[in-house]
Amino acid sequence: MIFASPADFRVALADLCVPDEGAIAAARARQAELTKPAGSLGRLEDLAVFIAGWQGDPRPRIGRARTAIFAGNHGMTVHGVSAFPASVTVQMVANFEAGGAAINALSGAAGLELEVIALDLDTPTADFTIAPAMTEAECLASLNAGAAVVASDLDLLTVGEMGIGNSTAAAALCLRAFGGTAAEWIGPGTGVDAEGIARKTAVVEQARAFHADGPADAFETLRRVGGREIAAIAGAVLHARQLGIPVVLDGFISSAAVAPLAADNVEITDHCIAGHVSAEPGHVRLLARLGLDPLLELGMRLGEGSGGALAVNLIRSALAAHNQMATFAEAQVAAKL
Ligand SMILES: Cc1cc2ncn([C@H]3O[C@H](COP(=O)(O)O)[C@@H](O)[C@H]3O)c2cc1C
Ligand SMILES: O=C(O)c1cccnc1
Repeated sequence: MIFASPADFRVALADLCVPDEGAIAAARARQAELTKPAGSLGRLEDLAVFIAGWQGDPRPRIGRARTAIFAGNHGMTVHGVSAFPASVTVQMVANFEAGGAAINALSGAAGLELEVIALDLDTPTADFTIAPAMTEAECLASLNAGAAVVASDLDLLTVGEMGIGNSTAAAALCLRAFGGTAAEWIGPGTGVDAEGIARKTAVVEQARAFHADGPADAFETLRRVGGREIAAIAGAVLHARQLGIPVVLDGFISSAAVAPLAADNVEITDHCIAGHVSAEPGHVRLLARLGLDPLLELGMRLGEGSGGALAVNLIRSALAAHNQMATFAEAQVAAKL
């Protein structure tokens, strides 16, 4: 067990490691010597330097990299917040295991190991409009299930989720972490109509009111209005930070898993890359609050870690350029006048 108690989780979140400044400086210096005008590879240069800092290596590599997809069921689906029935969660887990989902194809194409972790799918979380979604023990177990996927020899981790109803949980998390109005964080998810949006908004407003007097720290927010798969992502992101492993986030829901942590310690996203910005409308606002600039904008709104896996192709290309290009001296190319 990585986090023995809620207090253990809180201590870990308060005490975050920083990247290796020496590796960052050396990687920047190498970028300046490669046969291209300075800065001409734009964000590819920044990506290589970022990975260098977290790997503590001026010539970073992505050998072993993993996508972890967490699945959980949500009690508040009784309020009609999704365009699909809750039974789809377990059915999609079977699809992941059979190799038939988008994330199977995209993680394969990106050279990622795929790990699927189904979290007590027979026991949905409690309806968070009338109770905390999870007990302390359930929330802690979920955080630890997430932390457990972070093998210490990973060079990179990407995270994703499957849980019918979880775009409503994500909105509730963002509202509790960052404030604003419920409407600002609500979107169509799997594709609900205007009435569905109204139901989602009412559910999130009720959750806000019900939990208003409860403690507002990251653990309590995850426990009260999150879900098992969402807490697992939070645990994976925090444990990856403890191990200095960079993380690629996916869409609105995986980003929302980090929102309560960022409300307690804004530095939690320093080892994170936003793989893409989802079409779910709250994601733009959420990434701004997390201080993350997404790599891709492709109109995707799937979840499952799909956008994060896709972005790994870009990161691999950034490192290929960083490691394989010749310097001006090596190639005997004249430097800038
Ligand atoms: C077949 C199918 C595959 C999915 N893969 C990810 N999601 C996505 O949709 C869900 C969130 O949307 P909502 O809050 O509207 O239920 C999550 O499970 C998310 O991962 C899927 C949804 C469906 C239907
Ligand atoms: O951006 C996401 O994570 C997302 C959006 C819609 C449905 N499921 C996931």
